[in-house]
Amino acid sequence: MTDAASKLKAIDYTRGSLRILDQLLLPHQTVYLDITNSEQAWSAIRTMQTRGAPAIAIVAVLALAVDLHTTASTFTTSTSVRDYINTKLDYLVTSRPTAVNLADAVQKLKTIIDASPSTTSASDLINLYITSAESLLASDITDNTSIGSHGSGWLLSQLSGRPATVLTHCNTGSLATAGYGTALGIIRSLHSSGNLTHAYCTETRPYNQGSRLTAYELVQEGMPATLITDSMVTSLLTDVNVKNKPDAIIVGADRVARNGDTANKIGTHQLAILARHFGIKFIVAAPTTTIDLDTKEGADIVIEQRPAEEVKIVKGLLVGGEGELAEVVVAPKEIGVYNPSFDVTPWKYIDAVVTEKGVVERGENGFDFSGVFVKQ
Ligand SMILES: CSC[C@@H](O)[C@@H](O)C(=O)COP(=O)(O)O
Repeated sequence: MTDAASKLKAIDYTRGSLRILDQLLLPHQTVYLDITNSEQAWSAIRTMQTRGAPAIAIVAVLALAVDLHTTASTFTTSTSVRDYINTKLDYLVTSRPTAVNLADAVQKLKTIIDASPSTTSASDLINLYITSAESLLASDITDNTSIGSHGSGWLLSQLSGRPATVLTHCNTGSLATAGYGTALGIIRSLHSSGNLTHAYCTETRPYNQGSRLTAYELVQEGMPATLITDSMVTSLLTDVNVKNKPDAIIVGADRVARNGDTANKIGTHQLAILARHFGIKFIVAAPTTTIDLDTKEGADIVIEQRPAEEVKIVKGLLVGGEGELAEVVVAPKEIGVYNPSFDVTPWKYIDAVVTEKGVVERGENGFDFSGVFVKQ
């Protein structure tokens, strides 16, 4: 991992201790929360104190690792350890439904525990769980750096080697992963190789992951960047006064179906349509843990509906204010609200899916992930 990538640490883990950066307070306050058990992790994921498909998977499984590390001496039989792990993993997976990374991590850990011999002692089982959860943390970081280099290489080849201006949506950086990021990892890789002309990030209403988190990461790491609202993308792409217009839109993913249909932060689908309309590349960056071969197409993906308050109330620092954050009501309380957290971009609008194993380009009938993805 580069120095730049390590500036922001959303997940701070050492064996027996897990702290997460409370993303609801960013960019105004840097507050870490101790997570010592599955219940705390479930609530931090549901309330989006931690968010982003890879990050929620890692926080969930590490929370149980910390719990088991602390309570190890209370287990007298290996059966009780197995039951405990399965019960807690089944519970953690209910925290948010759309991102498949959480379900994937839970399934991987259950399979490892199930496959261990019945003679395995309680303490060895606990150790097996902890080391397996820790290995998911380590591989997320290396996967992201690979996504960064595959994606930046692919985009530069599409631009015949000239530096790129890109637009991104939501937050897919160090804050959404164990480190480095997926779509933002590609932007980071372009920047560190001197190939980033400019990055644009959308505000990403209603929860402002773009203005609160991506803008924060871009500023922290000194990348040339501009924030726009979600409604300004067409203007940006057509304004004759904008010198460096985006060559590509790069986003992350919460679940990629077998055919390439991609669930990602609400607003992604309209960006993909715009990219096609204006003839620029539309790239999805995601580790193979986000590709769900068991889901045939986008229509099969469950889209999380979030509370109405996330649309009607905006949280931030009052102008000129310091310290406490304020909540401001920005809509009449009687109005109904539609608040899907994600939408599904049809595969036909996506030019490439960048994984840690390489880049998959769209085929005539969708995406074929067989070359990069081996289901375990
Ligand atoms: C590398 S993060 C990829 C996606 O999880 C990201 O784009 C996204 O949609 C996050 O949504 P969020 O609701 O903030 O968890």
